[in-house]
Amino acid sequence: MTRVAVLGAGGGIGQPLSLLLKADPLVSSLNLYDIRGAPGVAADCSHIDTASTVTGFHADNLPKALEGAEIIVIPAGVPRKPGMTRDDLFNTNAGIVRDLAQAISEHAPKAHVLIISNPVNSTVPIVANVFKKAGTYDPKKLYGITTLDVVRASRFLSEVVPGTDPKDITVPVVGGHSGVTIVPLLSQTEVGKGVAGADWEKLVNRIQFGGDEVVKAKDGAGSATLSMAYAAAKFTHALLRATRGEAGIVTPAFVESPLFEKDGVHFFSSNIELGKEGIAKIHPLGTLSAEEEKLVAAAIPELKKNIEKGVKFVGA
Ligand SMILES: NC(=O)C1=CN([C@@H]2O[C@H](COP(=O)(O)OP(=O)(O)OC[C@H]3O[C@@H](n4cnc5c(N)ncnc54)[C@H](O)[C@@H]3O)[C@@H](O)[C@H]2O)C=CC1
Ligand SMILES: O=C([O-])CC(=O)C(=O)O
Repeated sequence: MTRVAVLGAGGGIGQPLSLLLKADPLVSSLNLYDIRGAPGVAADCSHIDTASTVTGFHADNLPKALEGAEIIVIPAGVPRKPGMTRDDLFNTNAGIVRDLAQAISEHAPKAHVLIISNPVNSTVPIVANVFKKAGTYDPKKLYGITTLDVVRASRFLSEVVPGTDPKDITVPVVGGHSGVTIVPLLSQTEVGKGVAGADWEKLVNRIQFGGDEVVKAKDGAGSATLSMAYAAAKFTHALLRATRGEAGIVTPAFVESPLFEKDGVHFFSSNIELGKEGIAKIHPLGTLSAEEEKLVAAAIPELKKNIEKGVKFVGA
């Protein structure tokens, strides 16, 4: 049984994520922290009839919220409004994530840390570099959550291939988590490999810019929260199973990776095998179609820029 903490638990993602984690039987205790609203969310979730305990923490109680946490999920930070890119969130969210990472390095240095806060391509390198400076960095336990891209790819692909069910479709989505850095490898799925030409282009574009659909529909009230909470709970559950000793759990995440080091890109999302101590293996991309090769090539310079921005923010 595992102790989990959510930082940003009072927000649009944090609330439904806390609900889903409370419903997860592999969670033993749930610490909910936010600069506002966490005790209320905790009191509410604590009435649900699962065995885990739930505790809410006020803004000034971050150290206590982190104490004993084995998995820490971070959806703290501002979301997009129409017309913004994820990179436009950097100025506000970089500092929030840096400060939370600093506290984790002091109070829960051995925890698995799952980053939802955008821009993920930059916030993950920020956390890595804060941990490096503090001497607590374990690259096997730091994950940028890209599961929503995987969830969308499965759903959107099933919509264009009649008679299929998303539950039977797993698309490896690699690269990063914004626009052209999101690279779905449709050719690696039975259902997706037949999609070609304009249909393929349209589908890839929808997966890459799926976040914008929600931002537009919410019309100033934020970005994806419910589907993101579902995706984060799904990834957390996979990690919970792996840390309990279940073998063969493979899913993409944005992690420190050797795959594109030669291009100066030190973080990349690809399928990873989860194990007891976190990332047990980083899978290579496998065979790509010529079009997918082009998508990866287009992702690399953007990713490099996003990662360097995060590294520079923390400084040497
Ligand atoms: N990785 C992904 O696939 C996705 C990432 N996101 C990102 O997740 C983040 C959160 O989105 P929402 O929940 O919709 O935003 P929200 O504004 O509804 O909630 C954010 C919460 O963070 C809290 N917060 C702010 N500073 C904090 C701090 N220093 N410590 C603790 N809590 C703090 C706020 O009080 C608020 O309750 C955004 O950056 C968004 O872009 C959103 C969807 C998908
Ligand atoms: O689009 C956004 O800003 C939120 C997000 O990351 C997503 O929905 O994939």
